[in-house]
Amino acid sequence: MSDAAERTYDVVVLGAGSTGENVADIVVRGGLSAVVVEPELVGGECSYWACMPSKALLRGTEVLAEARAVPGAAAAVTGEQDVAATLARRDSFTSNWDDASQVEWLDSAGIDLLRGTGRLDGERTVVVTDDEGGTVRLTARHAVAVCTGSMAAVPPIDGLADVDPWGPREATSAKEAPARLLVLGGGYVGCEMATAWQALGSQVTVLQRGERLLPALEPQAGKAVGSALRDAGVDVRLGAEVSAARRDGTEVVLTTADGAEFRGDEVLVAIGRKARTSEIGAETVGLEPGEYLSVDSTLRVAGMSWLYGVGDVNGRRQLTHMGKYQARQAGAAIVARARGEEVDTAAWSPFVDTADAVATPSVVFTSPQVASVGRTAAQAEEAGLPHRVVEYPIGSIAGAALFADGYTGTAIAVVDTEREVLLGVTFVGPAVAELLHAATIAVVGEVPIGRLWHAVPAYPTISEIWLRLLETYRG
Ligand SMILES: Cc1cc2nc3c(=O)[nH]c(=O)nc-3n(C[C@H](O)[C@H](O)[C@H](O)COP(=O)(O)OP(=O)(O)OC[C@H]3O[C@@H](n4cnc5c(N)ncnc54)[C@H](O)[C@@H]3O)c2cc1C
Ligand SMILES: NC(=O)c1ccc[n+]([C@@H]2O[C@H](COP(=O)([O-])OP(=O)(O)OC[C@H]3O[C@@H](n4cnc5c(N)ncnc54)[C@H](O)[C@@H]3O)[C@@H](O)[C@H]2O)c1
Repeated sequence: MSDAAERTYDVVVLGAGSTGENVADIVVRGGLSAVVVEPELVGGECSYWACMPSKALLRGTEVLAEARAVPGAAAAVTGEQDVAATLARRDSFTSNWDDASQVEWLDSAGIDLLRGTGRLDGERTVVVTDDEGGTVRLTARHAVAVCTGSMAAVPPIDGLADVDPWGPREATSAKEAPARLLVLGGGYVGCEMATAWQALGSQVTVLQRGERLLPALEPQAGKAVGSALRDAGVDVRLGAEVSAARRDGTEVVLTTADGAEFRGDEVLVAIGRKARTSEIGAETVGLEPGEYLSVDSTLRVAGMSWLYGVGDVNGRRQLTHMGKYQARQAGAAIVARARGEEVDTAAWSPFVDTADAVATPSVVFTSPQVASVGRTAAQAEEAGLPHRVVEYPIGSIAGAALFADGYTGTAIAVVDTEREVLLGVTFVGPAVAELLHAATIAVVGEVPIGRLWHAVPAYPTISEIWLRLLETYRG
């Protein structure tokens, strides 16, 4: 990079994670020019330290459990999981933390890449500083999209920062299983990583502050995952209030408020995320560094015609597919505004993120999996929506019994009793992830229960759970 170089693009994107890549792609397809600025690996958290490596770590355990639950196939499982091969497969999914193929994709998509850290410097301007201190001043004709993501939050627990704790990055990229792993937080990351590392050889202890695991989901989810983790040998502690941390030789020691001590070789801190906005020059445009960006339904920062906050950085839904969805909506809005076209902000228009509020799907890849979309019963209650909850055991469906001996799972539907549409659906059980999209379509499409009745599930599939839920609702 030469000093004080200046370039102008239609759109400047900060961050080449899955969200930033998609914003750039959409606007370039819409005929605009775009540059993405990235100080680390092109592809962001999902590709290297989140979705891909974590799911690669979990997949072998899932397959083994499925085979062991089918007599005949179970006889072929004569050994244990090959940990080295599992870690090697994980490494292949992260391309050994090399972003060459994603850089190639950017190039093929006609998107420019600038390596360095981007900071806003007033309206429509970004200054990029590379590793050698060289700078480039970028001007955006139409929009700057901040897609800088989030980072692991570390709670203000006495001594915790000094014990060199693992964050999700270390937990997904570790080269070997620690003998004893303490996990602070029993949410998405805590539950998935406890499942993975216990199966790969660690003795895991989960310390969760509240009274249940996965507190954002239906209570049946945390209950089932907690009991499966315990069956796998994980020490699950609920209501654990960790007050201090220290190293004792190579050991990490966590102390809870009631004086109990927990010892491990590593501690993973997985208590949620914080906005990655401290280093983006937020103050130069009147925003607070370190805060999530507050955006409207087109993902545009309140009060600014040219600034967008898309993906994890706005704190709405911290999921790869929702960041990419937001990127499609924001990208379409940026293109339309650049052309001087009307941007319809009504719910479900091509420019707004309606699904963020009412139809967000997610899968927790634990054993059992938790696949959910839309509102939980508690959220429907909080929103004051007239609703009824129906629940049905998935294990009693012929397709589930065929899938695995002793299949245990549950399906929960939250039905709007006034409009007779689904507000939310949760499946807990082995291999339920692939059931989710049918539920997402039903929630997004607001398909009336009377019409869903005609969506006949094939026999004998686990999808017959749909028929049972509807029958239970109709009584
Ligand atoms: C362990 C773990 C597992 C997960 N598993 C799943 C899963 O299975 N499914 C799912 O949907 N979600 C999952 N998530 C969530 C998912 O990883 C995030 O929602 C997603 O990666 C967010 O994408 P993003 O592009 O918004 O942000 P990021 O991927 O964080 O990308 C932001 C990019 O911006 C760059 N950047 C930061 N500051 C600057 C700057 N000043 N200038 C320029 N660039 C900058 C960063 O280097 C980074 O590359 C998981 C998260 C974790 C932690
Ligand atoms: N499969 C997936 O889609 C997937 C997987 C991993 C992460 N993610 C995304 O990343 C986000 C972050 O994951 P996460 O697990 O870090 O956050 P989380 O919000 O899912 O869970 C954090 C957990 O930590 C607990 N907690 C908070 N403070 C604590 C403390 N001091 N001591 C003990 N427990 C404490 C909370 O009660 C909560 O259960 C998720 O919300 C999700 O959006 C998605």
